[in-house]
Amino acid sequence: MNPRLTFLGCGSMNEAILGGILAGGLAAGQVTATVRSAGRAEELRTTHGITVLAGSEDPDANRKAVAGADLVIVGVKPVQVADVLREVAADLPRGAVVLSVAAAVPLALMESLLPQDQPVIRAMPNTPSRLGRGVTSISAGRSAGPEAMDLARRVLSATGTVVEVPEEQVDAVSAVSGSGPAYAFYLAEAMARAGAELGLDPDLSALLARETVAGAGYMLAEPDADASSLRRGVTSPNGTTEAAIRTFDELNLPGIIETGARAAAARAQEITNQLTA
Ligand SMILES: NC(=O)C1=CN([C@@H]2O[C@H](COP(=O)(O)OP(=O)(O)OC[C@H]3O[C@@H](n4cnc5c(N)ncnc54)[C@H](O)[C@@H]3O)[C@@H](O)[C@H]2O)C=CC1
Ligand SMILES: O=C(O)[C@@H]1CCC=N1
Repeated sequence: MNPRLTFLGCGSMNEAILGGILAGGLAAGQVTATVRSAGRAEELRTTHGITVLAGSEDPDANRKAVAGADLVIVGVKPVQVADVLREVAADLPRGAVVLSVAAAVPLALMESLLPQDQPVIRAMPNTPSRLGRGVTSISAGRSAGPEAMDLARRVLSATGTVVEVPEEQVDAVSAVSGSGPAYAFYLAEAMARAGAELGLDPDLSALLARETVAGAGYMLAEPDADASSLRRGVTSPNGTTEAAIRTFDELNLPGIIETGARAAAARAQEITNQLTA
């Protein structure tokens, strides 16, 4: 079956998923998306050849877009999810699977706004989905049976790896892989700055840092790759890398990263508390 997909909201995250799915072979004619502005709608039509409705031009854009959908991927900001679901609740085809990628929005909140037996899935993807190198967790809501989960897995497999986790782990997933691409880019930025401080031309240093993080990413993507043994392969005893890693350990860089990830998870919980108060 060639499912009909609707993207409610199509910014950074949903466009990355869309890109992965289209590159995976789903026909653009199967996809409808909604966004706020007419300019963004035109940009998405031109880039991807899909149908896009803009809320600024048609107040019923979301309601029209869900007609006939098999899978509705909700990719608006967490604070907008409830309004969008309320808006489309009466127009959703019975049995259409609603999959939200929003951080911090609980299944129970979404289910409370939709018909009783509407299958709802909470997902936590990341932006490398665009290249088919994403990793996405999915968690089933009370009416999302094996068929709904299979549909989500099948569609999302074009964007990379799909794992299933209990909903209570989603904030942790978000803190590792949802936000994680930003941590890797941050590392590349810091390496580029360090090279410039050591006297390299800043553009050259940025190129070295970018290619290095990307190259290391390719190595990590090989089957059975293990980060620790790959690191040891670069670290000659008594050599230059060892001097750097020892310094990172002395400064407790792993602890700093853990503290950052804890802050990300805590922020998700804070948003959940605000949304459910
Ligand atoms: N950016 C990322 O790397 C990740 C984002 N997420 C989640 O994805 C969701 C979207 O985040 P981004 O893509 O970064 O945000 P964004 O701001 O880039 O995209 C939001 C989109 O929603 C549209 N929109 C706003 N109100 C709308 C409405 N009433 N009806 C239809 N469309 C509407 C906007 O036009 C825009 O296309 C968030 O809930 C976030 O938690 C999850 C994992 C990673
Ligand atoms: O920063 C955020 O809130 C979203 C969720 C995970 C990645 N981006």
